[in-house]
Amino acid sequence: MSSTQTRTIHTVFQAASLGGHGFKNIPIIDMQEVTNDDPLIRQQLARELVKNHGIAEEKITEAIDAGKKFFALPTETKLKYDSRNSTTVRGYAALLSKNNDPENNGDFHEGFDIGPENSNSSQQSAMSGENVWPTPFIPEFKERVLNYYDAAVSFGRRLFPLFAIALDLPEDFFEDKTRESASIMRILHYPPQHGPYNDKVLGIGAHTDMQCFTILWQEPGIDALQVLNADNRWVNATPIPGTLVINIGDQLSRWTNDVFKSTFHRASNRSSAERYSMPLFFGVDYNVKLHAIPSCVSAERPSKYEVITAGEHVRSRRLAAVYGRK
Ligand SMILES: O=C(O)CCC(=O)C(=O)O
Ligand SMILES: [Fe+2]
Repeated sequence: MSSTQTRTIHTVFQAASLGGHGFKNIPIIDMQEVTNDDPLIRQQLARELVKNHGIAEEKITEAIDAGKKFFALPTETKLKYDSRNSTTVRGYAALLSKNNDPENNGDFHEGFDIGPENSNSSQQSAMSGENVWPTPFIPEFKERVLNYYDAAVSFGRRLFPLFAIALDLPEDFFEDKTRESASIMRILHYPPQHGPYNDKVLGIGAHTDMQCFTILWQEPGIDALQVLNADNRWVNATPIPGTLVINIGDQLSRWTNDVFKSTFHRASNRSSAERYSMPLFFGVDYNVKLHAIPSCVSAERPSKYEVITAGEHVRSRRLAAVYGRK
């Protein structure tokens, strides 16, 4: 990559993230253009919706269809897989059982959580462990969901070098830190919410995601997701077929000393149709220490966060979200 290209990526990424939520409208990255050598085309980088991401549509559809089948099961069947019975919070989360915005009264969605299938690896930590699978009811669920999980994790590994370049780091800086990526994936179902609306019960209350960045597939045709922009205004992240939404998460904020700032977002399904979405929270390996990256610390920008391992960070946030404790 030429130095002009590097500078371009750097400038655009920084503009997209510096000083808070530094965008007005949601930009689009075309992953085909990322590999294009024309520096002018590269100026289109650092966007928050990505197209040409390379994940086969079929993998997306198969995983989301398996999720739809699961949510259509009777509640008592779904509760056999209650994530509160799993020490690693894998499995089913019932409607209103989570509350992302502490000011609110619960999130009007149900979900199914999956983590890495590497429980026998060297990455044993407080949050590693077995997934739970509803195989007796949906035999194809595990394979389809893991297929998408693996594809989305590979895609995340393609995004990391772009962040590295933007941070003046070697392109492969994140590579040895994502070998056993602790990514968590959810399949979510938002039943329609009809008026009169209660603003204390959104589909998912305003929050930032906890890992490095989130790769989000959302149901086409339903405006539900919103992100907070530089002017503190909620902007619709209207689904565009063939794109995925990328939200910056808290691990990357801590690691970059807020050069990349996590994106506040929320979603409510006020349409008359069922809405499904599938976020994959791309994390680094559990044992990676989130020391502020040197190019992100200066006299004007002193280090803001205590050093913590990625695993401890995720564990405390997830347990707090589920059990209201650290
Ligand atoms: O369903 C969506 O569009 C957003 C989901 C989300 O923000 C989350 O699961 O953290
Ligand atoms: Fe989120």
